[in-house]
Amino acid sequence: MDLFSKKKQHFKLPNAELVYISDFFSNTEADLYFKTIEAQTNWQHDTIIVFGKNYKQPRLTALFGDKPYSYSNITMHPEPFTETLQNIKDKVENFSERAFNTLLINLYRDGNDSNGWHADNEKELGTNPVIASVSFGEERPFHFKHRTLKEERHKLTLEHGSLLLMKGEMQHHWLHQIAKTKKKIGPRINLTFRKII
Ligand SMILES: O=C(O)CCC(=O)C(=O)O
Ligand SMILES: [Fe+2]
Repeated sequence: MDLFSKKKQHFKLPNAELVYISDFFSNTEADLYFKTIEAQTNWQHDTIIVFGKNYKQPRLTALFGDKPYSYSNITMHPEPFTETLQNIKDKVENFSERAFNTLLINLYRDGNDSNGWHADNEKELGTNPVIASVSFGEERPFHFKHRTLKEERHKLTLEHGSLLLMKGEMQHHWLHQIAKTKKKIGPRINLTFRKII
């Protein structure tokens, strides 16, 4: 069963705090944002190095802001925020009462695309970063598990137009993933707003 079922939920877990708003954007807004971002983004398909071997990332990505961002042995170079992305950022910042300067976008083309277990714990995000994650398009389950408390494993379905805030010590004590699925599903766009210090 999903951990969250109402429109707005605030969850305090051991070493993590999550806020989930299922209808942060209306369906009409979310449809328009999906189409606009899908069409206007200069999608990259990066090669990452894992244990000395080269792999194509199992999704497409793009970076916006004014600072490069490095993870999994790659450095991404940003483009300036478009008007559409700036509008989304403004609304997310207003709600979360946080300022973000970097946006990483993921395009999961179908069920074969994924994002393996990881934490957003790069040094340049600082201690206990707040990460704001907006989803458009196909719903995908977001799995998260505590690094040492083995019974702490949860799933949250990230809906079209939703906002998820990851807060507290989450990036230090928990891992998260978007798993592959054999289901025939459509594309999903995920926006993660971060603050690079
Ligand atoms: O697609 C998602 O919901 C998660 C994305 C993510 O974890 C990341 O880009 O670091
Ligand atoms: Fe992440």
